[in-house]
Amino acid sequence: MKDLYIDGIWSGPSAEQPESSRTVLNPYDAGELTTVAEAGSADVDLAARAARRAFQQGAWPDTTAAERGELLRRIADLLVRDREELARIESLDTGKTVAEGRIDVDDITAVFRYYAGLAGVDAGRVIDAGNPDVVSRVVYEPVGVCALIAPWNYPLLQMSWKLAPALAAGNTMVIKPSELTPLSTIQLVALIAEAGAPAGVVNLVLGSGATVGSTMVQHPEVDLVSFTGGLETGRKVMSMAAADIKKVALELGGKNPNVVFADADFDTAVDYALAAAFFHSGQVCSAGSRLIVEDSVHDAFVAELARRADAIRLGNGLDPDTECGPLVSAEHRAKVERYISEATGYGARLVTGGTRPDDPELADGFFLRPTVFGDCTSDMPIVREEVFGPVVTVERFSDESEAVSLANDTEYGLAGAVWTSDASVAQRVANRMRHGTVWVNDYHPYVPQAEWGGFGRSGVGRELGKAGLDEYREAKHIYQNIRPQPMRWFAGA
Ligand SMILES: NC(=O)c1ccc[n+]([C@@H]2O[C@H](COP(=O)([O-])OP(=O)(O)OC[C@H]3O[C@@H](n4cnc5c(N)ncnc54)[C@H](O)[C@@H]3O)[C@@H](O)[C@H]2O)c1
Ligand SMILES: C[N+](C)(C)CC=O
Repeated sequence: MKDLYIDGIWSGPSAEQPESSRTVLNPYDAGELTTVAEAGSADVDLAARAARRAFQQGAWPDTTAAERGELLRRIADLLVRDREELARIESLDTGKTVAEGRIDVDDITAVFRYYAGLAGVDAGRVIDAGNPDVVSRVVYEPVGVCALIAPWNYPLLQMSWKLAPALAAGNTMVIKPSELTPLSTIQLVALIAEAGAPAGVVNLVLGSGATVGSTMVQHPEVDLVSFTGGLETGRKVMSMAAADIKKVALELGGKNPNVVFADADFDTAVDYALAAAFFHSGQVCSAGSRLIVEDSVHDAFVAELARRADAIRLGNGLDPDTECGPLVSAEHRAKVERYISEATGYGARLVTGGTRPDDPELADGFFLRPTVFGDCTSDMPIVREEVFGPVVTVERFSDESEAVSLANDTEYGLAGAVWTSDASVAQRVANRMRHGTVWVNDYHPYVPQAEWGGFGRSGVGRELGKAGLDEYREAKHIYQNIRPQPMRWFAGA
């Protein structure tokens, strides 16, 4: 197994643990997909040192921004070429449908092209220092060696949101996908190598967060850590990175309010509430897992949502008729089931779902029926905590101010939506929602040009947009005196 990519060479784990490997499962039927190499701390060390060398020596430090932009464009072209294969791998590995996989590949192709376009556009700025004998300018430089750590729900997409700007800015990196879903990232690294990235610029290690991830975060050669994952892991990452004052960017979880006013178009709002909650079985950081509906339409809305949720076709992500795949693992499904079984004890009413599907064809996979809970209040754990499964809770409100206060009653602040046909209400509510993305009469879109990230405990920093590039750059002020004269501050000298 030569799945690690270090200093431009595909290799197995180091001599320290040469047999180490991990079996990757298909969430659809729990069957073995393949076995991949499992790195250890020694491999992380090799990778980080290779990244440091590539940052300081060889071809990479001398590449121009325009050349890095060209590299990103070549990667985008290869993604287009391999779109179907990548979408299929992503489906096999995560359980998402191939159609969802295609959306991810199209998104990241656009992201690589976007940062290709930004590379070199902004080389800094000239400052008026208030002195005609001074030339003062701010320039941007890469931060250095970056550790990029991604989760299992969008393996290719979340890694690419980091890789593309990190490369555009001239950094080198050690990257690690989730141990549950490494396959598409291995392919992506092969494409990056094919596109001509010099040895040592992108280094891939595979393995557990506890060993490989934490070694990356603490490695002395690493200058910046960009992490996407859960809140608790984010806390650990931030605290480990603090020891060396490494730069940290965190994209964490969400508990995202989807607020529906009575004057919203009923059919469209139900349709989007369904997609907001159950797309990718709810395993989306920005899933609309907290539905907040105005009193007068509440009962009809919940009934129609439940009816449509029951009709969602579960199945194999490779089957074009499948609308929703399984959860990623047995452990993750067990966690979601714990939330479901405890919810009624807190007073939530199970409207539909809550169990595994009856279909014998789905018995081996990690499936769970789309689940709707009514009569929810914002003090319940199932409303406060990120369940990250096909579960939506419904709360009710009677006026605009209550809607806003419920929408903001969360420690997270990643995303949310408001549904209304009144443009003034839409603007007022959107302005007052303390979330990184607010959709009005829509749910889920994200675009490369717009910053993505969270208020509150949803994270630190931003991905995408210009801010997504700035995460990977140091601003440096160069102040040049063009007519140096003795200053005579110390007149006696
Ligand atoms: N904000 C966003 O844009 C965004 C996007 C996708 C997913 N997410 C969040 O990701 C979470 C789901 O992903 P997950 O279950 O893979 O998260 P996770 O925190 O369990 O793991 C994420 C990554 O961190 C690694 N890791 C685990 N422990 C580590 C440690 N001690 N040190 C360093 N690395 C470690 C894992 O191996 C994995 O690669 C959800 O909370 C979801 O909301 C957020
Ligand atoms: C950032 N996003 C929405 C693509 C995936 C979140 O899990």
